[in-house]
This record gives sequence, C-alpha cells and structure tokens, in this order.
Amino acid sequence: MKLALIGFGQAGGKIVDEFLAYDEAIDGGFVETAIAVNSATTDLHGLERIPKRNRVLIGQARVKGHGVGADNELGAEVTEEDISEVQGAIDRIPIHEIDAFLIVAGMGGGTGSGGAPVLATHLKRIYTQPVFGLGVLPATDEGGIYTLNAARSFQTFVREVDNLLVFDNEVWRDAGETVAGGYDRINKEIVERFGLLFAAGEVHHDDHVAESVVDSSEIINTLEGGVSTIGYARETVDNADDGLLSTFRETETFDEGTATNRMTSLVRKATLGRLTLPCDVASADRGLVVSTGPPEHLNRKGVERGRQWLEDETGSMEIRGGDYPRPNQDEVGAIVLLSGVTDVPRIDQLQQVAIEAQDTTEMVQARAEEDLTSLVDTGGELDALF
Ligand SMILES: Nc1nc2c(ncn2[C@@H]2O[C@H](COP(=O)(O)OP(=O)(O)OP(=O)(O)O)[C@@H](O)[C@H]2O)c(=O)[nH]1
Repeated sequence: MKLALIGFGQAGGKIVDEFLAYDEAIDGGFVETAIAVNSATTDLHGLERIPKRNRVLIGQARVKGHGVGADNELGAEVTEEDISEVQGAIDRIPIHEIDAFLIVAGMGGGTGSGGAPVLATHLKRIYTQPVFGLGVLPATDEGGIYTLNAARSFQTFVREVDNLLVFDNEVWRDAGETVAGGYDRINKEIVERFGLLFAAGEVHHDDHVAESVVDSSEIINTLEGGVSTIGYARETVDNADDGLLSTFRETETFDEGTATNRMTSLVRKATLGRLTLPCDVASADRGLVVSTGPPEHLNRKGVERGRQWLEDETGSMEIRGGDYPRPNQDEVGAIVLLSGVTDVPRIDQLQQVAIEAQDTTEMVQARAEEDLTSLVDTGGELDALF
C-alpha cells in the first residue's frame, strides 16, 4: 500500500523518519512521500531521513520557531493559519500514486495534537484518497496537560480521519529506561507493526500465489472507520535457502502439521498479547490477519484456522486474511489488525479526565470571577473616598 506519510510535531516527525528507515531495510516500498510539519525549528533539524525540502515550519509569525509549548489550541491555530505552507509540500506528492495519507502525531503535546486533526480535515476536503491517522497516546505520568491534550485531540482526530490507528506509550514503556532511549525502542516497535501491515499490501501478485496475498484494498476496507489496534507475534524458523528447502520438502507431511499449528497459535498470540492499544477483542467490528515469512512457511490451513478463530473471538463476519510472503527470512509472524474497536479502557479513562478537567476549569473560572468581584468590591468604601 503506497502512503504519503506526514509526521506532525516532534513525535510524528521522528516516527515518520523511522518508517523511512524501516521501509528501506525491508525493501517494503510502502512510503511514497514523507513530510514533516512542526512549529519548532530544532525538531525539524533533528530529523535524519525526511528530505529537507519536505520539512515544513509553521507558526513562525506567532512562535518564532520555538514550538507551541504543549498548547494544542495554539497548535491548531497556527496550522490553520499556515495550511498553505503545508499544502506546498503536499503539492509535490505524486497524488495518483498513493493509496492513502497517513498523518502521524503524538497526541499529548501541542503541535501534533492540535495540528493533525486540522490537516486531516483539510486533506479530506481536497483529495479522494482515505486519510488515516496514527495517534500516539502519552504515558500516564507525563502530567495532566498531556492527558488533557490527548483527550481533546483524540475526539477531534477520530472524527476527522477515516480511521485512527492508535499506539499507547503507557503500555509500551519499560521501567528504568531513559526517556530518549525508551522512545527509540518504542518507535521501532511502532514502525515494525504498522510498517509490516502497510508493506503487506505492496507485494506484487505475480511474484507469488496471487489469491492469498493481501492487497491494499483489503487493508483499506478493514480500516473503514473508527479506531484500530494491532497485535503481532513471531517465531524463528529454519531459513528457507535452497538446501533447507529440500529438507523441508522431504519432511513435508510432518512440517505441514507443525506449520499449521504454528500459524494458528501465532494468530492467537498476536491477538491476545500486547496490542498497540489494549482493548476488548470482542468489541472489534472488523479484522485482518496477515501471515508473514518465507512463502513455504505460510501455511494456508493455519492462516484460515487463525482467521476463523478470530471470527469466533470477535463475533464479526468481516475478518479478512492473507499473506505477506518474505523470502529468505528466518521468522514467521502474524499481524492482526482489529478495527472499529469500541471497548477500550484507556480511551474511557482519557474521556473521564477530559470531563473532570472541563468541570474543574469551569469551577476555577467561576471562583476566579467571584474572587475578582470581591476584590474590587470594597462595600462602597472606595466610592465614598471619591
Ligand atoms: N512513541 C513516541 N512518543 C513520543 C516521542 N516523542 C514524544 N512522544 C509523545 O508525544 C507526545 C507529544 O510530544 P511532542 O511530539 O514532542 O509534541 P509536539 O507535537 O511537537 O508539540 P509541542 O512540543 O508542544 O510543540 C508526548 O507527550 C509523548 O507522549 C517519540 O519519539 N516516540
């Protein structure tokens, strides 16, 4: 699946940079164009792979290249004001070559959290391609403002995009890691999961058995609306170079059964293990199971059993399945995309925080007004003086 990737804010830019590295490393071919948008000059300079001319600075008149300091209303405003700057970079995308846009942003800050939904609205107004979002939720100890930004941004972002793919930093961080080191590792986890999914839709059919290979329309149809999460599990296998392949063939009957069971259990592990956004699997509306690895290990029966199992788990009739053959790999894996999920404790928690913050803000404002009134109200004593 060919994507125009737009990284918004610091997290967004770094993750898109990492997507470029991954796409190159696996020879995936899913990144058509990569763009970074930010209100902070240093963040744009810090990027490694996104071409310099695709790095767009917004809000210069207002914040002079210093970022919006976690003020996501300001982030939204400067994006609206400078949308033509962003459009300048988008105009260079070979638009008929792409299947979709993907806007990547950390939702806890100011620039990405405020600007990404504004850009999504803009793109949807102009282009016919789907506009997807990849939103990163802040860890819970980052502080109230980050949670509040994420709660607000989530509500708008999910409304403006065709599907919001979510990754929760909270469930992926490791105790004892430095913040910077932690993000590097987490970003690799992000691009591996989402990158494998998008690359799966880029395999050319004539290279492999056509009917079982996933294509981009299957990914797009699964991402029809709402919120999505991804699970991934993998296992090392004998590398299928020529010598090993003949051994594999000689013991085919035995290996058939092993490969079937392996694939079925990988689908279960991917679904029941750590998802990018933990949720109740039964609440998913649609799903896509992708098996990946050397073609001779991509066992049809195993994938089909895994797919059926997921149908049972979700009670959904819309579970698609397919392969992403990767010759000469020493791993087989299963990617499970769950889409239209509704039972997500973290989102409920975010929304609760937003409601409470709204109430508190109203209370604080009311109290401040009262205090101000009583401060200036001197019971007529001042009036008497004049
Ligand atoms: N996974 C991941 N999350 C990150 C990374 N950097 C920041 N974050 C998360 O993203 C949130 C937003 O941070 P930034 O992207 O730095 O914010 P911004 O959009 O640039 O906005 P301002 O800095 O306020 O102008 C933070 O609360 C973190 O949770 C990163 O490299 N990887």
